[in-house]
Amino acid sequence: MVSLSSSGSLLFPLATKSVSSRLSRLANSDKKPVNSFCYKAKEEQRKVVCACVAPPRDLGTDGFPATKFNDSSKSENVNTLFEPEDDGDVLIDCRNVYKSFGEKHILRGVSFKIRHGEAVGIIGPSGTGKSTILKIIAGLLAPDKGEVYIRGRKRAGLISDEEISGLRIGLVFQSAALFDSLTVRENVGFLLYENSKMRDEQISELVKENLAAVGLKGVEDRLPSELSGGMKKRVALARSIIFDNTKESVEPEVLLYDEPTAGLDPIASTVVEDLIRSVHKKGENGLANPGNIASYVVVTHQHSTIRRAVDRLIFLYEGKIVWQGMTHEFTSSSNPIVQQFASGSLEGPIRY
Ligand SMILES: Nc1ncnc2c1ncn2[C@@H]1O[C@H](COP(=O)(O)OP(=O)(O)OP(=O)(O)O)[C@@H](O)[C@H]1O
Repeated sequence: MVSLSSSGSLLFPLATKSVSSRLSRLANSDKKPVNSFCYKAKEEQRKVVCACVAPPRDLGTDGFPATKFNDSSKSENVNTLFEPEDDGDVLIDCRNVYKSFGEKHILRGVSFKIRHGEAVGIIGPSGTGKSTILKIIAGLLAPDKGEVYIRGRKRAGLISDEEISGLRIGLVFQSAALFDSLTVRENVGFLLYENSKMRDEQISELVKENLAAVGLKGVEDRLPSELSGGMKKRVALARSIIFDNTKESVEPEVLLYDEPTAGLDPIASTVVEDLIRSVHKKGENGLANPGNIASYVVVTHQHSTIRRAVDRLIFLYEGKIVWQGMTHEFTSSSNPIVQQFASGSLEGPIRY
């Protein structure tokens, strides 16, 4: 799992260097066994950066005739909407990004922008590179070709190679990826224990607040094994939204969710979808306050998540963006790829 940065760059728990004596002390004082897995995971931690991908201005250049994928004049208007001249609110801008694994060409010229305030979904058949894009945005992978701009600043490498300030980026993995041997409090407050100057009591209080914001109370001393799947996802969400509130200025944060509702029952999915909305700045969190997340991107296969949690959709197919539009336009699209995907039909251009 990933989370926040207290310094403008991203910190991914599975990748940081130091093991804070503070957290070790906490874990030990908790009289709960801290197993070798936990220490190993923490030792492997290091800083990581973010990179991303952006929608081609001309969908016709992706190998498909533009007329085939531009649904109508309505879609063209939507595209115009996506490309306003003023880019002052663009947080992440990925231009013509390519990524291959060996002989497999996964991303083949993907471009899109994430603007301040947006709730964007990335959808498409399995294996088209959706998670790969998130990892590139998060800086866990570097693109082979193409450029990624974070708040207008071009980034050259991974988060471990350079500091990007001005934007925090968090990635919430499909599996909550909590540290098994740490309590919920230690998991949620992990990076603050590791990297901030906050006192333990301050962190503890903040953890409590952030857990309440995702609708969890009284679970601070539990271990992940004592939580349901939905609760684990909520704890992971709390860990991704917590930040050092003693600092004078806090950068906006973009959260990236990789299949946040996979494996959840319909009601648990609804809870998580509403939480994703609620931690957004425009939403209202569990404490009836606006959330802290400026924008977010969700990779999902779930129709309910598409409907409830995002406003704009980007459709990836064979490593390219073949359609984009507002969520309500998805089911009425005349694009044959979108139509087939939306209906789940075996007939159509998508081959399995
Ligand atoms: N580190 C890697 N090394 C080699 N191949 C990889 C690596 N990461 C991803 N791939 C391959 O890249 C392709 C795209 O993977 P990715 O996880 O991005 O797809 P996806 O669209 O998210 O799929 P799904 O919807 O099934 O989760 C897959 O064929 C996958 O096996």
